[in-house]
Amino acid sequence: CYFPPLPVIEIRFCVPVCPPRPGGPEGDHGSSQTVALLERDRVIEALKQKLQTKEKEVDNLFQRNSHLVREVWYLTDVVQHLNQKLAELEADKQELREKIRSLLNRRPALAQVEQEATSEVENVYNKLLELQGNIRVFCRCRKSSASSCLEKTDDQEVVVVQKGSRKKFQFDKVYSPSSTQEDVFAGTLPVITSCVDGYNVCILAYGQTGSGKTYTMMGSKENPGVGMGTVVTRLKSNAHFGALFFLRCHTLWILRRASLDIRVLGKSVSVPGLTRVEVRTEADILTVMEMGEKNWKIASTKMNIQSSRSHLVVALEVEGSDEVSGLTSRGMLTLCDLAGSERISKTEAEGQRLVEAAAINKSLTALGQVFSALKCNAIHCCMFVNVSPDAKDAVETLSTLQFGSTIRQVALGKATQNVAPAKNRNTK
Ligand SMILES: Nc1ncnc2c1ncn2[C@@H]1O[C@H](COP(=O)(O)OP(=O)(O)OP(=O)(O)O)[C@@H](O)[C@H]1O
Repeated sequence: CYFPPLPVIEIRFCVPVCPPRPGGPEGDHGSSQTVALLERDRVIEALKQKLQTKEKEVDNLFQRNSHLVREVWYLTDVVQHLNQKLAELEADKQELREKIRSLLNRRPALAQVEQEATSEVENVYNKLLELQGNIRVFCRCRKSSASSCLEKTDDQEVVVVQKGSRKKFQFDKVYSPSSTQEDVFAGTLPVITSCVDGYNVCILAYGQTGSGKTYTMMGSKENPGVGMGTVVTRLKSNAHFGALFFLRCHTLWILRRASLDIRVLGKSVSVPGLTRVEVRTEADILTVMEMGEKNWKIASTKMNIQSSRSHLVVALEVEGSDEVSGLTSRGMLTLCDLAGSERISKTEAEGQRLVEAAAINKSLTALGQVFSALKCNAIHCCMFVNVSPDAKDAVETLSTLQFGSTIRQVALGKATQNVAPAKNRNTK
């Protein structure tokens, strides 16, 4: 307890006493004594009042003192509490510093663990792809308002209903007319992603004219397909590698038995029909695509040919580099928008069209033979068979689905990864 010293108040009483005047009359002496007494009473009264005032002041000071004493107690408590909190915070700070130090020390080890886990997942993932078969065949049905000859029974089965008969086809995935570009991209993503792991990947679209091959592969600006822009953007966002490079982009249009020389970005080509462009940024790729498409339109108009009369091949070389393991991997992503697969009789082709149609059918037959004979060991392949659900297209649809089924029976050899230790990028 803290009691400050009380103020000491000293009160002195001074009462003036008048001595009797020598030789003065008795009456005078009496009245002067009375005056003196009265004066003394007045002084006493004044002093009493002063005393009372001082007593009040003392009371006030006492009250103020006890208030201050309480305040001191309270503030002492607050200071004690704050000191305790400060000590606790200081201890926490030390503990956190220790934790950060130990995490920093363990960081390389954690990165190693993470890298190992990622590699393990990739291995399992690519093994799974191998087990599923390196060729995946997807069926996509175009939208149509006409009466339909197709029934999608489940995610992997489609039935063609024609003249009362029902023919079933199984695929790795069947996309109904209501499937979006996003759904389709999600289906191809596992295959596309393996390109970053150093596998060669090929995506093809096969089907009759107007069945949605270009829509699936390239799409439109609003609804991009499994095309370059989308692939590039999404490959980049899905890349688990420290760095991902797009090395070169090749575009090739094959018309009849010759390949067409399309100049991209004004560069002449060293190999007929093949344009080789160094791609440094994603914007470069889009420019290449846009320029290529523009040049293709000009060339095709001049030569009076339609997109459906030629095969379009776009190949993209990708290099991924893993900063932790120091490995680099190279993969090639090839996108093929094949020429229309319709029969000659259907298109009633004649003259040059007939020659084209014959060449197309020959090349598509060759493609089927290539798939059957292929024992290539460095490729993951994803093929879209695009079909029209229109009843009038039932024969073409049957033929396309039959082609897809045959391709699906083919199992490619085990795909191999193109991985090499990192080298100095500047020397490339
Ligand atoms: N799933 C779909 N959803 C909406 N529209 C589609 C779909 N598939 C195709 N289309 C539309 O149908 C039309 C024909 O499609 P597309 O040009 O892709 O066919 P194609 O098979 O490439 O033809 P061709 O062999 O003549 O080049 C286009 O206008 C396209 O936008």
